[in-house]
Amino acid sequence: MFISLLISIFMLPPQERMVTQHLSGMFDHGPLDQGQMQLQRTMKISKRFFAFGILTCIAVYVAYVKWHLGSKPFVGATEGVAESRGDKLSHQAVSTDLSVFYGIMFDAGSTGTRIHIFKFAQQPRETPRLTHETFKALKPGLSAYADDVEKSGQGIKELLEVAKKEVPMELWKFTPLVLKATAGLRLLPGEKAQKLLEKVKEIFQASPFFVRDNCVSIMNGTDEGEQLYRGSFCTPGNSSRRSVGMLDLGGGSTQITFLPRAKATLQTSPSGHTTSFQMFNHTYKLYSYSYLGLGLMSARLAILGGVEGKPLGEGEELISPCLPPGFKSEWQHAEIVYKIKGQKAGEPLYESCSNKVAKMLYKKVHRAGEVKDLDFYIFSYYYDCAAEAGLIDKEKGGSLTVGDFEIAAKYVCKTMEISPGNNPFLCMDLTYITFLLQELGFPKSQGFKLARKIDNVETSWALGATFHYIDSLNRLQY
Ligand SMILES: O=c1[nH]cnc2c1ncn2[C@@H]1O[C@H](COP(=O)(O)OP(=O)(O)O)[C@@H](O)[C@H]1O
Ligand SMILES: [Ca+2]
Repeated sequence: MFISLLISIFMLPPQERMVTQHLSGMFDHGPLDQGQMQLQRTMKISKRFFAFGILTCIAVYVAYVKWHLGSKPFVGATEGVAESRGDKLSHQAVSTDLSVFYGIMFDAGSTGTRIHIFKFAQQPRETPRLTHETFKALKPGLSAYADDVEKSGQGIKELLEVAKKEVPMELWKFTPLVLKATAGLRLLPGEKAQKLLEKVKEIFQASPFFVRDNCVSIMNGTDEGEQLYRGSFCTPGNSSRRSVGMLDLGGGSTQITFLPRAKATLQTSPSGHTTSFQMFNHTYKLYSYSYLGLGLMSARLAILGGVEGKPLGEGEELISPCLPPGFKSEWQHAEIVYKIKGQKAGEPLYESCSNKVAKMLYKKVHRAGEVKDLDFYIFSYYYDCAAEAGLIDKEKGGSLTVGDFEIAAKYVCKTMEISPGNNPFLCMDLTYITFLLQELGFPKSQGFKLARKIDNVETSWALGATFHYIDSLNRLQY
């Protein structure tokens, strides 16, 4: 553009070019004749045009140099969007609004669908900072609508309304909208999961936000761990709080992700369970293992003796030593209702329950030796169960050891021998967590940090995934 402006200056008619070259000497003549007056008028126009041309050249040159020599900014989704649409108007709006942009991530989890609306601010040539998050969750999860796809749209639309209120209208069309599904959809037959995703895509495409072809997908488990980890770098004040490991216990799957210190960990880890990502000019090589079917709700079903997606036969019921003796009820999981029952009184609950749990977990988990030497944050149902058992504050979180979970499990199970209490699953859940952590390689003395929010941001893979998505739009542009 700069060059074409220079060319256009030199393409001026010879008379005008000459006028521009001799401008300074032409103002102190006496009275003028007709021809001279005509020439002066022409000169005045050309003078203005020349000044305008010079100013434009300088402005364009400065912009050109800045663009090429300055470090490439992390382009807000907005700029990437404008470029990919070739929309000049959008681009203008973006270049003035580059410092604030939004990203919307739907987490279609097995037990619920959640919207995360992230607001980022970016100083020129700096990495964007997360400045605010709006979060809303709905139950049940998307997978619950596998046989009634039309109904699945209602919740998605409701959550989109939250996004419309939160994101300024002029930024809607620059704000990427993405949904990633986890274990609930992974556990569904492929065709049913696909229909649900298509329905969501249809709704997204009709929304005013920016949607690309890959806006809805099922995330694989290793990715889930990686994005959770990546998110820990993106929270406000991130640099001082880079965690070493993270454990996420969802409803359908559970993840362990950490940054190994020992080379042997990556060398001996099963294939497909290591991943690496780039952040702030550094490559992080992670161990990330996701276990489908070992999320808390799926584990309950397996401990009870049921099979995912398979209803019980007429008159059948699931009897478990992990439920209060004499307890009888119905339990719904993944849209199937199971009849469940506790055993007869007399057996010590914790001992018989732990035998069942140990059998269920037998040889299902890969033990990474190094984990006992690292610091871990633990989330999701680890947090919910600890709070329910009174081990941590429901709002503030806290710190716990594997041994604390075991003591709580023994206590709750013992109490249940006498009275079922408010949550008939608590003995089972705490026993499961106690065993799962040990199967993963943690000794009873291992301490964990439990946090639901860090700096007012939900601890979830959604933040890392949004960052990653926006970054990929940025890469597309360059
Ligand atoms: O954004 C979040 N913030 C805090 N907890 C969350 C968030 N998303 C999910 N959870 C927790 O995850 C658990 C449910 O897992 P989910 O439904 O995501 O299953 P999945 O990960 O196996 O698909 C619950 O304990 C829920 O509180
Ligand atoms: Ca989850």
